[in-house]
Amino acid sequence: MRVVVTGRQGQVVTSLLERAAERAEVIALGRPDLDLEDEKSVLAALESAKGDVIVNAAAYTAVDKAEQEPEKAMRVNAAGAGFVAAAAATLNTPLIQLSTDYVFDGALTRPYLESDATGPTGAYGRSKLEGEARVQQAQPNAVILRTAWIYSPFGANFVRTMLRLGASRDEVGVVADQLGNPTAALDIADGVLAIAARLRDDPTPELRGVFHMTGAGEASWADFAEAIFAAAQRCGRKAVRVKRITTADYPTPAKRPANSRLDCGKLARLYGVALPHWRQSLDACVERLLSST
Ligand SMILES: NC(=O)C1=CN([C@@H]2O[C@H](COP(=O)(O)OP(=O)(O)OC[C@H]3O[C@@H](n4cnc5c(N)ncnc54)[C@H](OP(=O)(O)O)[C@@H]3O)[C@@H](O)[C@H]2O)C=CC1
Ligand SMILES: Cc1cn([C@H]2C[C@H](O)[C@@H](COP(=O)(O)OP(=O)(O)O[C@H]3O[C@@H](C)C(=O)[C@@H](O)[C@H]3O)O2)c(=O)[nH]c1=O
Ligand SMILES: [Mg+2]
Repeated sequence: MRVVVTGRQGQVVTSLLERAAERAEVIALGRPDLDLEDEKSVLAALESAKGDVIVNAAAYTAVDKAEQEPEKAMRVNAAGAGFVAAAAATLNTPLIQLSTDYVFDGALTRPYLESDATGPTGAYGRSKLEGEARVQQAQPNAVILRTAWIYSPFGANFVRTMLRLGASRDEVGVVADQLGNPTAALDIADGVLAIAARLRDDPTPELRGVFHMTGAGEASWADFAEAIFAAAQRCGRKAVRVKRITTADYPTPAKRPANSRLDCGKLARLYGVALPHWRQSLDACVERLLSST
């Protein structure tokens, strides 16, 4: 199977390249060859790459910065996703579009289902939700895969931020009133490759549409930080305390959902895909990061 993915250095792209092994050939397309802000480059690059399945993993992911440049976030995450979907339709190739828990407002007190109403609270979430709509319009042969709180040994993510802050402090204040599902990018790669193989071979309509896919288990950002520092201590780093604070104590330009836990039951039922518990994958990630420094 030939899987063509947008972006070159992102967490999910890098993980797909690493996890492909014998299962798939992964071809990563990034700027300047494929620029989501340039429709012609998207079609030309995807056409020459000739994938069995296309994965749109490139995105504008700077949640706070998006509040200052919402038009740019829209161009990349909404219009750009639409260009990828239109190209996928033209090339008659199934598409997997990565999306986010930040499409929800976080007011529910249970994990979100695919059928729950969306209501993004920030510019990033709005741009990703519009991207979902553009994909569904242009390419019905698509899976919109909403995931969350991605971490990995690669790129920018909360685990690397905490390890950096912890190196120079004894205590870090982290919000304890936002709940979600930490998800390892390497686990996402395994899930995406399984879904891609099925999409290529199985035309069943029920396999298309919106699906939630996160690591098993839930956490607040403070719980997640505590687990990161515990894992780091097992690797020989000094102890770092987490001060459990509230969202009001940690003002940010973008408002984030208080509860963005995703119910992943639909993916388990229809695809038989369920990701490992975040704690299990976190230990492997921290060990890998700290043994290489
Ligand atoms: N990070 C997270 O916590 C979450 C992310 N998601 C979604 O999952 C997907 C993957 O996220 P993740 O791997 O963390 O993302 P990263 O931020 O790690 O990487 C984003 C990638 O997008 C590329 N990119 C940005 N703008 C453009 C553009 N105009 N044209 C082409 N490529 C571009 C970047 O390229 P370059 O390397 O050249 O900068 C980079 O490779 C995204 O769709 C994201 O919205 C969903 C939930 C959580
Ligand atoms: C660095 C830091 C953050 N925080 C808080 C701020 C915020 O509420 C929460 C997470 O902060 P971050 O900015 O790392 O995470 P954020 O950029 O909001 O992460 C999101 O990225 C996008 C791309 C997604 O799609 C989401 O699923 C989610 O992963 O932790 C603290 O409380 N203390 C700290 O020291
Ligand atoms: Mg961030």
